Amino acid sequence: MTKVTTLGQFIIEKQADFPYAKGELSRLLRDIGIAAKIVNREVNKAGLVDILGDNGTTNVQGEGQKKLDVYADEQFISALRSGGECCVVASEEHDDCISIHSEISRNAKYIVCIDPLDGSSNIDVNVSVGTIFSIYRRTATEGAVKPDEILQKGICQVAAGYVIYGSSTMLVYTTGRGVNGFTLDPSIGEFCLSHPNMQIPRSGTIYSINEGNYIEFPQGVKNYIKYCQVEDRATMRPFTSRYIGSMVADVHRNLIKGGVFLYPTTSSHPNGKLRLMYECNPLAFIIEQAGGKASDGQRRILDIQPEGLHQRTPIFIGSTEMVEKVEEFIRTAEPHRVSAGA
Ligand SMILES: O=P(O)(O)OC[C@H]1O[C@](O)(COP(=O)(O)O)[C@@H](O)[C@@H]1O
Ligand SMILES: [Mg+2]
Ligand SMILES: [Mg+2]
Repeated sequence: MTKVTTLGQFIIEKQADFPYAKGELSRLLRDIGIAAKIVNREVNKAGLVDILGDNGTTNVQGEGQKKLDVYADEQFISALRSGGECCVVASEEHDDCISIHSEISRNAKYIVCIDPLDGSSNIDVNVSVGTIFSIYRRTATEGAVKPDEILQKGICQVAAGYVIYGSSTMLVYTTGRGVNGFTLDPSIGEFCLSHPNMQIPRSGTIYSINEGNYIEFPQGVKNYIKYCQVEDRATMRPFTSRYIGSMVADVHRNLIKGGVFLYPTTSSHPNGKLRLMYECNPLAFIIEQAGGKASDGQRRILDIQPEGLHQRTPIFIGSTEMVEKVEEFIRTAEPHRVSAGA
């Protein structure tokens, strides 16, 4: 009989790795797991309940909010509020941070940055969507949380993860000691360890980019796409183009099969589209912990000093050899820009 390890059991077991641990981070991860199950329940029956479609509101990014964006946001914030381990939440769906003031969270140490529903354009068409979260520890021990405690570099994350609501629902996370994946078993309502110690292949044959923006891409990226499409059996080219349009799902596929996800600057998004604090940093932490790489074309994503909560960045993430190839094309195509950017 195969041993089933639930997320809760695994978190407790792993707590021993952290001699100073008092269970706060474990409880925080548990709270995120609970909210993920609630959101999963709605996602799974999205067509049957009034949760599809637009919410008729706009978020700080100027994007129309979907009903499920708002629902997921409410569920995660309420789980973090009632759990007592989180003092501040920074969400894609709110202009500013939300301070959690409650009796039980008086000594809360953790800051959570979250993209409650990733892949909003896919919600109404039954394509995989996700949730992305990043966790930091306060740098001060008391008093109100200061902005610099929230705008910490990605390397300071104590944990990060994502949930993917797809053909099955999975929660994948790291605390800086490898990456583990858990699949939700609806019959027992538990996330169970299904993908221990996930490792991304060093190289692959899949590239993921929205080629609809091709003419707006920097020359180096255009050259890389051409490189992927040229026939060369020795390097397994032409590579396969796969783009779901939900960052979580595209990065998850590449984590398992090998590949590279690219979202460069475009003329409509001159700083890139994806957000550093709650999309790029957490996924970069996961991919690096799984043996891969994530950069903005020059700099390691995790080394970027955040200046704003909703700051965007270009991102190239996935199998190390493929990300390095993209960087090489960017370096050689735009030497002038590299010297300026480096
Ligand atoms: O439609 P585009 O420009 O290719 O953008 C798709 C990207 O935008 C996103 O949907 C942005 O995330 P949100 O849905 O959380 O806003 C990513 O998941 C995805 O990779
Ligand atoms: Mg997103
Ligand atoms: Mg989102």
